Amino acid sequence: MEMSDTHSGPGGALAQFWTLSVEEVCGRLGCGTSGLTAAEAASRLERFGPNRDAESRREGWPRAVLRRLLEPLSLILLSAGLVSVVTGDEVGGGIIVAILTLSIGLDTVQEGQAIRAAEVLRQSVALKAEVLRDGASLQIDVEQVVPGDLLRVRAGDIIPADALVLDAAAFTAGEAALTGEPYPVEKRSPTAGSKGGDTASLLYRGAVALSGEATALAVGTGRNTVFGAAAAALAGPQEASPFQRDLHAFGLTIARLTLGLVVVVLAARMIVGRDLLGSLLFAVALAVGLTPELLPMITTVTLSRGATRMARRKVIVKRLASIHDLGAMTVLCTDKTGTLTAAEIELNRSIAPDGAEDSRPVRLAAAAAELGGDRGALDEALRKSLPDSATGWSLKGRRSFDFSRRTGAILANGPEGGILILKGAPEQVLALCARTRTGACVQPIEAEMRAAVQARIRSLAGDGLRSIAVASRPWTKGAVELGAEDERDLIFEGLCVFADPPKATARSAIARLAKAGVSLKILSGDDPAVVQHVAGLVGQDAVTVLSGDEVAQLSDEALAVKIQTVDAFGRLAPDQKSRIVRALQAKGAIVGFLGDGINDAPALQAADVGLSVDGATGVAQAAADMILLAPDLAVVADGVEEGRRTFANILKYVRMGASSNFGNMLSMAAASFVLPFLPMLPTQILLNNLLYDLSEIGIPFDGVRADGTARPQVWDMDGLIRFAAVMGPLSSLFDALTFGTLYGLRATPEAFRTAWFMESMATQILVIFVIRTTARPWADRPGGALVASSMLALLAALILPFSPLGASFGFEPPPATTLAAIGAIVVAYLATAEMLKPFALRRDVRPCRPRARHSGRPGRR
Ligand SMILES: Nc1ncnc2c1ncn2[C@@H]1O[C@H](COP(=O)(O)OP(=O)(O)OP(=O)(O)O)[C@@H](O)[C@H]1O
Ligand SMILES: [Mg+2]
Repeated sequence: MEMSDTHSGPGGALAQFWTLSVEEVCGRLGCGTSGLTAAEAASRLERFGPNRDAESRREGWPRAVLRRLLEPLSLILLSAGLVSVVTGDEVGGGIIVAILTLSIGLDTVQEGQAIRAAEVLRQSVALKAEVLRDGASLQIDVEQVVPGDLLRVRAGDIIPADALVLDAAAFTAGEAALTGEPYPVEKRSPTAGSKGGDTASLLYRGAVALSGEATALAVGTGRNTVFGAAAAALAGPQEASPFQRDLHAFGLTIARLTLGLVVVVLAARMIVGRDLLGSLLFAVALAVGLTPELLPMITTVTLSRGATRMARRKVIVKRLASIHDLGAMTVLCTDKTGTLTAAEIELNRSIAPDGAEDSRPVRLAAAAAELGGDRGALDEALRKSLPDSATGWSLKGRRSFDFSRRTGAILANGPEGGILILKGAPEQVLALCARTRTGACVQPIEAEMRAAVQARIRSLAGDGLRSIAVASRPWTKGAVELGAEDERDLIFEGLCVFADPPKATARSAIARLAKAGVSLKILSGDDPAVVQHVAGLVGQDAVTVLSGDEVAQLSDEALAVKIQTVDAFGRLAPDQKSRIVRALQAKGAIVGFLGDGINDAPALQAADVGLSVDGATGVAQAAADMILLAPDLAVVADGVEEGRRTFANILKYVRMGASSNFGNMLSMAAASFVLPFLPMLPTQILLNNLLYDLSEIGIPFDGVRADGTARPQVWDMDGLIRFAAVMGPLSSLFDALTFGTLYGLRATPEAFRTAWFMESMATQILVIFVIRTTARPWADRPGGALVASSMLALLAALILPFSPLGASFGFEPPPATTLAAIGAIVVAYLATAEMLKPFALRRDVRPCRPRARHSGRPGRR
């Protein structure tokens, strides 16, 4: 790894702190090693700035406006407007500029609000860091950490700042995403008098605390860190979802079509010798009319609105686009503890090797948990069951719990003198035991006893009770780093048995998910027998429970086939959880993963939508796309519905464009070849587009019928093409009818344009009430906001030609007969659209798609 020599930041932060001793670092930072006062921390926050990546994605409104202004179409329009003004057409030019201003303003304000709302929500689940302030341990937002802070980092945390380790116990860090080092890196305090240069005492912001615990002095925060922005794990990524990418591709297709059309129209008009500026303006206006320029805004607003609604149902969305993925999810994989079962694990009993109740196993286990345990539910339960278990004990060494070995050990001095205590999954612990205890007696462990213990564990599991085994060994040597050779020849002390009852709500939530087309798989590290029992209680009749060992035997292909029929897994290692997620994805499933531990982080990363819970480990929260404030499957079922609503509303917008708007613009282009005059003036087309956009503002707030959220939804281009193939020609047919009628009525060019403007507005706007639902329009009432935005826009379009303002747009009120004819055409169009709707809307979304190219989301760790 190369470290830059120029590492020094604003506020005179520390250059190359890794070459300095602790004393020198403290000297330069102007602090001690006992934490800051609140006042000092506040002034440092002022000086060094918040601990976040500086390119905070928040864009101010001037930049948001500028970005839109610099888009090619806006630029052309603006220059066209200016040319008009210069060449004497002040009114036309003014209108163009006004319309441009209005639509950019509308877009900016709406999107800005949406982004802010989502940001506020995201902040509410910001990662926390533990610091010492005014002598007391505090949980603060990671952004508030300043150089000089004394940090406490524990397994499962994301390291909040570059820091120098002062004290460490069995602490390892995962730095793969930063340095590429794939294995856990051990961290310890610098040896006394060392002149630094020792990366073993450096913690990097954004790395993961994998095991143990450390106290460290923060030296660099924000971008002023060794890896700067690479530590983006803390920032919360916001990549596009597959759905958004599809939408973008769709937008591009339209843009290409538009470009082609514009060139053809322009060329044709030039050849027949029409005036250049007028033709250019007409072509550009057509392009504006065709461009789905509201697509990004509608997507963002719809998503943000979805996020707000989900927050009310206690789901905080970190990555907005994941709302779609949740709606598209076909399989939900979940951890067991805390989601299927209540998070409150309780000690049920403590039993000696012979099966008799005996407090010794729990006394040893609780002392181990107190002295060197983790933040997991099991250690928590042990500490609660015997609060003073560690009085009279002192810790000498520890090996923190490790998910691949499923055991953890401590070395301590207790009432009996030096002792090594090891606890963990019974199979693993028993394998390390050579002896067993009966009262004060220790004798070799017999095969029958092993069998009897296994049978006891199985029968307890049948009652839904989970066991861990406890073993020990007298320790006469001094303190050492515990290694595998120390953890042999142990004395089996007995079992601690825990009750972890299933959640009352789990069963109905799973049924609801199943009804919504989402199947559930349980991916647990627990004993398969316990998993099977819990699965049965929540209504998942898991006939077979595949164990981690069995999973390890299968090739990727075989696994992908096998898991189609297996719904529960036990004794999985962390990487097996992610392997199962990927195997499901390989068969086309859109996979969600719900988990809270360090052992769940890889699977959360691999899943299409990662769900974690409030209070989960930092890594799990950082890897997740959504955080559940209530760790409850019912909340996930709500979220799925919300995701599908969001999807359905965006689809309405896309369909709307594909039915009338697009068709109208095409007809206009065609008409311009046939007519001796422009079928609509450029300013009229722009106005048409603006009012159409306004009418759509209500879409994100519209309701969606139950049948619209019943199945998992993914973007389906074929379905959309089918829709356009039915609705597009229909629109063109009625345009031709309008055209013919106006021609037949010998309308003046002005009246012709006005009438066509009105017809075009009415069909474009009103068709939403036909296509927004598969039901009859009157059977499925539209949302108030949509009715309001549509009606206001329509009203404006119908009144304007008759108002004093109409003349400046080149409108001329058409005679009553023309109006009546136009009205009849609009009604006929809507009725026909309603009749053809069942063909157009048939299977617009597919339940599943094969994903050969899926490779997770880019840029995520
Ligand atoms: N702190 C601990 N001390 C001793 N044993 C532990 C500890 N934590 C976990 N284990 C053992 O390791 C196994 C797997 O751990 P854990 O239950 O946390 O995995 P998991 O996949 O998160 O399971 P779950 O699905 O129940 O959440 C446990 O069943 C238990 O036997
Ligand atoms: Mg767990």
